[in-house]
Amino acid sequence: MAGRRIQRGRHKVISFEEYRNRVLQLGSPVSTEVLPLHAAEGMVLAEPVFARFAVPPFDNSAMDGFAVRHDDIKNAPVTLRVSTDIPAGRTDISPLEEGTAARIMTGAPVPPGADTIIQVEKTANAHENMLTEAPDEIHILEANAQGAHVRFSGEDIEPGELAIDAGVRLGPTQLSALASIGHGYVTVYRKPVIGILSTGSELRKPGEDLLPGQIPDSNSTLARLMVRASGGKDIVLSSSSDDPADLAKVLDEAGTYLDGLITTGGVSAGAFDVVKEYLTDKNVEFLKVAMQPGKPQGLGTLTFGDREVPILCLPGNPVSVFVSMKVYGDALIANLSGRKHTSIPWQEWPAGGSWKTPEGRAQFMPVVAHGDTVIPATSGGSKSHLIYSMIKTRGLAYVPAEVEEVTEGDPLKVWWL
Ligand SMILES: Nc1nc2c(c(=O)[nH]1)N[C@H]1C(S)=C(S)[C@@H](COP(=O)(O)OP(=O)(O)OC[C@H]3O[C@@H](n4cnc5c(N)ncnc54)[C@H](O)[C@@H]3O)O[C@H]1N2
Ligand code: MOO
Repeated sequence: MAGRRIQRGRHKVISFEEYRNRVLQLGSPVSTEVLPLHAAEGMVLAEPVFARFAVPPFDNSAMDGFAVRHDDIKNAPVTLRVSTDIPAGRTDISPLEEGTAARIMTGAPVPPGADTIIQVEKTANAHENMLTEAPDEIHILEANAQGAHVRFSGEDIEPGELAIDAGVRLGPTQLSALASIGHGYVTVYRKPVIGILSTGSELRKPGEDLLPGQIPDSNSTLARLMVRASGGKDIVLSSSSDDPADLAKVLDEAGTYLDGLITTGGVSAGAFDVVKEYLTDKNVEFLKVAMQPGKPQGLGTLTFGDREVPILCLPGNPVSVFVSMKVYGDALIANLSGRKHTSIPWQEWPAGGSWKTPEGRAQFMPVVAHGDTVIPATSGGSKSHLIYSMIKTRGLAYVPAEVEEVTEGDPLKVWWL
């Protein structure tokens, strides 16, 4: 959908797509560091990595059994003398003598001349053929096709090939792949340090008792863990009250070390919307995004001395924070951590029910699978204060702004979480 910009009231209204594109322009990658593989989990590769070794590095056996020349066994049953024994890790391998078999273990190098592996189960008296001492001869009961159970050098990757490109986030499979191709260290972007600041005089720390009118601060926990999941290093700044002087003090201190800042609350139209009040004339733009939840948003770059710190200001409602962190917070952290893959992995699923959606705003409906359809995860739909019910959510279904009612069977774009 093309981005649209409508002037309505004091704030610009822009589409979800346009706003996300703006967030994707915010900030640039932080500095890099060289780390041992195990310490780079969840970080983003800063330069392309090429294979030093092939995978597999040498032709080897996929079975415990016997390495043979196919010519010698193609007319099995046949008896062959066992001329050598090759455990995994043996490095002094001579060519296989013609008309003989080499006992070989899984992962051991296939001797030159051999082209086929016969697994031990295909030999007579198999249980006697895998004792400590190799047998003098074996009786092969049945032939295998030429090349059977040989894992060929380079069949997965050849030396010199590009293994993983810069901009890819590293998880267990990528890091073990790098180990397998000969690398012990990687150059990655350090994890960007993201400050999380929940604002509101009504907030109490998790676990604290409440006076009437107070609520537990659940956004700090939500946002910090979503920062971590996106590849940032989370720092929760002490919550600020609704007093701008308080906010100024917290920010000036944090501005000396943060790479990015995410605030929650205080961005809508209220009399005490401190974030908006304090940051409006500090290069932060506040606008309305045509989406629900997550309508009021702010973005910009704060300057602290010679440091520039990109900032996102999310609305305070907890479900709005969840959706905003998924679609915008993650995009900011991708920019700062050098991650290039930012597209949302939408899948098309049919609606399993019917519901009304907010007029003129795209909806992000928390959903669960119901057979091969999706239905709202809770009876409250996408109401942005139902933080407890978010635990039932398995995906977010996107309903475009121009759709005002979803009817059973309508195709929906779903982002499974
Ligand atoms: N007159 C209007 N009022 C509102 C509008 C509007 O357009 N015109 N927009 C509504 C929408 S949509 C949203 S979303 C909220 C956003 O409000 P704020 O960002 O200013 O957030 P707060 O007012 O501070 O809080 C909203 C809500 O969320 C609760 N909250 C806040 N922080 C936390 C936290 N850390 N943990 C848990 N819950 C939190 C807070 O108690 C409020 O209930 O504005 C609407 N109003
Ligand atoms: O857009 Mo608000 O985020 O619905 O609650």
